[in-house]
Amino acid sequence: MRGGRGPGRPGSAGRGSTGAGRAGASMYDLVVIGGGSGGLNVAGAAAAVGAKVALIEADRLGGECTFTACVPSKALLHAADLAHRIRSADRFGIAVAPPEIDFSRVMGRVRSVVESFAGSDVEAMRSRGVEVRYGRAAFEAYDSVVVDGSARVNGRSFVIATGSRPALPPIEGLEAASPLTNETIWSLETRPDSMAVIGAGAAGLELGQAMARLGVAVTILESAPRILPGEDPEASDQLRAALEAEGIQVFTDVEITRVEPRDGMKVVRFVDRRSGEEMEAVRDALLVAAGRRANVDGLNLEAVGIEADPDRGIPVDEYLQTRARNIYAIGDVIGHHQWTHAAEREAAVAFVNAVLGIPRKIDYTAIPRASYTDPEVASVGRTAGLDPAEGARIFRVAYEDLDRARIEGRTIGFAKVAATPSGKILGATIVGDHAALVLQEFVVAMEQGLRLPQLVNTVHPYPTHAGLARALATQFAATRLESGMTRAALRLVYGYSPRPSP
Ligand SMILES: Cc1cc2nc3c(=O)[nH]c(=O)nc-3n(C[C@H](O)[C@H](O)[C@H](O)COP(=O)(O)OP(=O)(O)OC[C@H]3O[C@@H](n4cnc5c(N)ncnc54)[C@H](O)[C@@H]3O)c2cc1C
Ligand SMILES: NC(=O)c1ccc[n+]([C@@H]2O[C@H](COP(=O)([O-])OP(=O)(O)OC[C@H]3O[C@@H](n4cnc5c(N)ncnc54)[C@H](O)[C@@H]3O)[C@@H](O)[C@H]2O)c1
Repeated sequence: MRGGRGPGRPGSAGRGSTGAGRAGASMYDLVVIGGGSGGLNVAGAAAAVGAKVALIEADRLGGECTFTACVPSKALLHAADLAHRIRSADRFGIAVAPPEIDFSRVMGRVRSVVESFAGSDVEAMRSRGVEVRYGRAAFEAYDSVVVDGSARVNGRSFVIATGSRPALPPIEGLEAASPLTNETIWSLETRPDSMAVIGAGAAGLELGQAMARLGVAVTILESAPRILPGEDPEASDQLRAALEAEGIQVFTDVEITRVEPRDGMKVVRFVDRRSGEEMEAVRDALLVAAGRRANVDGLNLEAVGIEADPDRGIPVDEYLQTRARNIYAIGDVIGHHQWTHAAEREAAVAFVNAVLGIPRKIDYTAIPRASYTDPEVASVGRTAGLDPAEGARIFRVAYEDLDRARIEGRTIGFAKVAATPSGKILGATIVGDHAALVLQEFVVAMEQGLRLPQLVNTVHPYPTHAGLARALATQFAATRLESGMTRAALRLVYGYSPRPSP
């Protein structure tokens, strides 16, 4: 149990609370601020157990993932993938002319996919009895927020799920250049001939590769020494090689010094940190995908003793509780694990703590990551930089040794797993087709405490990419045989003594 800051249970309004509803307004069991991936999930869960829930949303229910991130980016990637496959059809004996990209129609479809999602969350919330209020919420006291400066909403517990927005790094001339971000790129009607992308995280790489496959000359600029700096270095290397093979320019370990206009173009000036050489990328368009800033402004968090800023986000403990015991924060606004599925997990934990009053800690051990580039990069835990004291071994299978990959002629990639001598999975990294789907087997195993010997004893349909998981588990089993543990067990139980290898 944690010390004296247990979760506020329904009915206890928490530290500093007046303990009573304010005149003229009803008291909610839970008030959720922000109706994106995190907020929708916590509000829905609370309403499902009969709590009286208000959800306050400044704009549209659905949040960033629906309108400006996951949904449109995957729709764009799908169109780009199609164009790429058409271009590669000849090697399968299918002769087609190079695809003509009608960029305006591509973007029109992306927007119509997004619109097809709009509204469904409103229905879902209403059908569960969540009271949705539109406006910007700001704290007034520990038990009340004010919406758009006028309407007061009282609650016993609060969950802040206000998300994040694109960060603009402090680069001279960048703001004045009005760069595109994931918020604005979707309204492009005309295809730029060329584009510079600042940032080689998942957002910059996904959007950069999609644009390149739709016919834009793309240059990616990354300040870290490698792309996807948080992933296994081998994943960064293989993805970089694949992007460069498609004609995308990738510069890492650069310092961008200035952005300036020239003859209607955007000039990004940068220094190669290794050589000290000064360079410039002259491009029609500029996209910034350099991380996020938490949406904490305007929430008047000072009124409830919470210190937060857009760079760090809202500090929470392992119960997702802020310094105010009846106020929790989840999703991008807490400044790390910024994925929809992480926000959903956090929503589940905040629900248990804030509404059921049962202390539950958040556990990020088995939260997966995926970049939907081609090759796809998916990972959970770690497969590099492991502590030798853990005695971990790394097992690796190349896609070129996977039957399905060979059959389809798509053999770029590898799968790696890190495991302890007993087969406990510490992490997995997969680069290649269906990486995120195959990774899911390791995620389930880590969540449910399954070890590699249990995966090797599970039938995998042939020939699928799931065979990667089985191949890794089989490698692990072979090392046990080598180490003699299995031989000794066979001898002990069956008196069996394997013949020595020829
Ligand atoms: C280009 C891109 C692609 C991505 N693709 C993926 C992906 O494929 N898979 C994945 O898992 N993740 C992806 N992500 C990350 C994912 O979008 C976020 O992690 C997720 O949307 C965060 O959810 P959230 O609920 O924390 O915030 P949001 O979804 O941003 O919701 C916050 C809500 O709060 C509202 N709000 C803000 N302030 C207030 C206020 N004061 N009062 C009331 N309401 C307020 C906002 O209007 C918004 O609706 C992507 C991100 C980017 C940038
Ligand atoms: N498939 C997915 O799940 C998916 C897709 C896109 C984004 N996201 C999430 O959305 C969030 C935002 O994505 P993102 O890619 O913008 O953030 P990120 O933090 O993952 O990557 C930003 C990159 O920009 C680089 N950078 C920062 N400042 C720079 C500068 N001045 N010059 C050059 N490079 C600079 C960083 O080193 C980093 O590699 C992340 O949490 C990401 O995981 C997820």
